[in-house]
Amino acid sequence: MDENLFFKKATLLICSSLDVEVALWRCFEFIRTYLPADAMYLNIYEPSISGIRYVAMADDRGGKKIGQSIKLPVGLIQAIESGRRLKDYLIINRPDDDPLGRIITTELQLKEYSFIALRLFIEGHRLGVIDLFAKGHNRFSEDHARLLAQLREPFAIAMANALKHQELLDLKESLVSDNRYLNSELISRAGDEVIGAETGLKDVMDKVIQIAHLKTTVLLFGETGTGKEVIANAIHRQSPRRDEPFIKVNCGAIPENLIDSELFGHEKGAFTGADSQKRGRFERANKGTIFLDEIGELPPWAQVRLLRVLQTQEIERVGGSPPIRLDIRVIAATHRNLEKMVEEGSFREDLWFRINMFPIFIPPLRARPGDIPLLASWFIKKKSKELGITPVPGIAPEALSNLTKQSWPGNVRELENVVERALIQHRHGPLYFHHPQKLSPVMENDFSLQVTPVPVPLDEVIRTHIIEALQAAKGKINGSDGAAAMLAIHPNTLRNKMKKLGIKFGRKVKRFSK
Ligand SMILES: Nc1ncnc2c1ncn2[C@@H]1O[C@H](COP(=O)(O)OP(=O)(O)OP(=O)(O)O)[C@@H](O)[C@H]1O
Repeated sequence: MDENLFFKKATLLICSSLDVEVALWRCFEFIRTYLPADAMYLNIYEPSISGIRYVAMADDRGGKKIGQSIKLPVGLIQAIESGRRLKDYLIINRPDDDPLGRIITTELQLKEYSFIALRLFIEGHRLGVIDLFAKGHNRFSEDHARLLAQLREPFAIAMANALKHQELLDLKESLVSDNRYLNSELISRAGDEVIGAETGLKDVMDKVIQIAHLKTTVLLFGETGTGKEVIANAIHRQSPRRDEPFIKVNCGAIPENLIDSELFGHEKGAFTGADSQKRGRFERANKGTIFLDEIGELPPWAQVRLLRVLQTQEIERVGGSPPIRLDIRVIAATHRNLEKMVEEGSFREDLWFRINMFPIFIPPLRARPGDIPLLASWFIKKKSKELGITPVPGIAPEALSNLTKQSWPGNVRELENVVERALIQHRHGPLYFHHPQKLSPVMENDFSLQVTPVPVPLDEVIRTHIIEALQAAKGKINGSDGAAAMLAIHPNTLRNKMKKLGIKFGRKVKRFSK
């Protein structure tokens, strides 16, 4: 027999597939023309279970993946873990006379078989063992074992590659499922329900139904906190893309030097700190919807980049990836008057045309007072659940109708905050809604009677402090004379805090008009 030819042919077969069970089966088919062979198994050492796990097997019916674990005797485990050099192969011709042989043939239900166990190492680490079985006792000789042992290295390399490949596939699968979960989380965070869909937001929802199933770009505009994200989410959920990602980008909250990499991703080493490749939000939104919130906050150079992506439907990661083709539905939102910004030259006209294909105006809460009791009741239920308050507290007489008399400059978000505060302060009810803003005489009259002397909530103190800084800065946020510098925080942090606390203030707001 030509051993070189045997080695060459077997090696080619062993390395012929990245699927471990296929490689194992092809090799088994070849080997059985030279050696007694009725089945071949691959196991890997699993320290976590103090034993081994069979991952694949082959016999004359083909190869298949398996997952059978076997605990090994303590003595053998100690030998493996101490790194003591065990023989490269073992011949077990009468398994019943050998402790290890007995365990293995019993577990695999190959009681009347002989076998050779060939240990595989890769770079000095124990990878696993190939077990070649033949029916009957005393089937294997030293010559058989030496011939099989010639294949140790190709087996080890091929099996290591196949196992790594399998690991990657498993990882990919778990990433896909994580992704699905996170996307569904994103969607539910934005709120699944549109309260007022049949009342104050009826016109809005009619438009949503009209446009949802198309790929048309939608522009949502309206004051801050009116529910633009809720509507963007509703469009996505009613579109054919509902099972694909819904990715939100708050264009005003990304530091300028990170906009490119956040939106379009980067290659490893593209800049200092880019120590791995990263997919940008656009790439993550592929096949789904991207929600570009606060689009008016994008600096001019980023507007140019965005326009190009919208036109070509292609992105390139920072650091030079080949163009990546995307299929994305774009929903943009702004609380600013983009038309006016175009006139003033701070927003590109071509980008404005591109995103203004189907504008939807979200009316402020004061223009739909009928929705206020609906929203308040809904928030009471939702927040009680979140805060673990049971039973859901009742509402003081007149408290709901008093809410409808407020002006709500922070819109639904402000109402949400007021409800949450009321729940924290009066968790057993009845609920009074203490409105911290003294914006109108109506408010002062209504709430001065209901306020119980409790310590001022921290948010309220922060809120007042921010408003004072904004007043001192004449509404300016950025720059050395802006409110952010006065408060010694980043302008984006200030904007986020203003958003969270429902503070509608500043030069932008004065510019907003329907
Ligand atoms: N119609 C609605 N039904 C239920 N919840 C709503 C509705 N409108 C707004 N909300 C809730 O109010 C809060 C603010 O809404 P959202 O974030 O959608 O406003 P926005 O207009 O996108 O704000 P901004 O302009 O500041 O980004 C969210 O918690 C949202 O779930």
